[in-house]
Amino acid sequence: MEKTIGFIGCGNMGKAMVRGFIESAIALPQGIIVSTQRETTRENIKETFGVRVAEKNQEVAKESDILFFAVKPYAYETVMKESRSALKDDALIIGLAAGVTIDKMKEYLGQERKIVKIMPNTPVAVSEGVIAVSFSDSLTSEERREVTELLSVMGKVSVIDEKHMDVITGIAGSSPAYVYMFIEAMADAAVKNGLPRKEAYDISAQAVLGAAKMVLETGIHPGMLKDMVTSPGGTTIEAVAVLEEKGLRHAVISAVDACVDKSRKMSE
Ligand SMILES: NC(=O)C1=CN([C@@H]2O[C@H](COP(=O)(O)OP(=O)(O)OC[C@H]3O[C@@H](n4cnc5c(N)ncnc54)[C@H](OP(=O)(O)O)[C@@H]3O)[C@@H](O)[C@H]2O)C=CC1
Ligand SMILES: O=C(O)[C@@H]1CCC=N1
Repeated sequence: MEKTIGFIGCGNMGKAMVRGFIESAIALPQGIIVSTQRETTRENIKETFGVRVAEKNQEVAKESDILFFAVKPYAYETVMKESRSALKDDALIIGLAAGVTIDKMKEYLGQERKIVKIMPNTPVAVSEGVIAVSFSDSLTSEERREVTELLSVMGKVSVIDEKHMDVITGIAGSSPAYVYMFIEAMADAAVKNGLPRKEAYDISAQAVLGAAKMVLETGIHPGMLKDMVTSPGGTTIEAVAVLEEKGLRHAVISAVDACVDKSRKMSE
């Protein structure tokens, strides 16, 4: 891509996206410019990815055709207000913070700006991310296509009504954390039963990856896929019975619900 991609803020999520862009080769490291709060972070990012870094957010704003704001939600107002005068006229502005709506970003940047709200998750670093996208009215269809194409290199893009963003945060933005906890717990059980740690993580993670692929690629209902693993009088049903007794489904539903609720409160 010829255009310059900027990141104001580049922590866990920003770095995952920079990695996703570079690994997919859609952008060259010299085509990406990043500013962060601390110099040590900038140095680390420059060394890791070979991208350009700038001390001032305005420098990144001035150069970027597509600009990601990847700071924490509470920092959006300050960072957007201090960058707005430096922005290119036609810059595409992409905000990815939980709870920061397009309307809020318009308030911080000005109504006329071309704003896109996304909710990504960290697997964008390995091109297996979920990226939900909502556009402000001011984007042309060509600009919408351009953003969608750019984000597609990092995973599956879904254009959604912004009112669903909080739910997507619950099942995609935040959900890698729940899945890592599940993998970690399975691996701990394997270690308890004598398997070395590395094999425990590798095999647990592959089992989760394979099960997810089965849902996506066969189109078979997850309940049916579960039944296909569960032999009568066999091993799996023993585990399933314990998971039901301990309330796995209820725990997951309540957890996602709490996440969505928090995201909604942050959006108010
Ligand atoms: N982590 C995730 O999985 C996801 C996060 N998000 C959203 O992404 C955003 C970032 O989250 P995350 O990456 O986890 O947070 P991090 O704390 O890891 O990163 C925040 C970044 O912002 C930088 N920063 C802070 N203040 C300023 C400033 N004034 N000017 C420039 N840069 C600044 C920090 O710099 P320094 O490192 O130098 O301190 C850091 O690079 C949040 O809004 C979150 O809601 C969305 C989906 C998933
Ligand atoms: O925990 C958070 O607030 C951010 C948003 C989605 C994932 N991490």
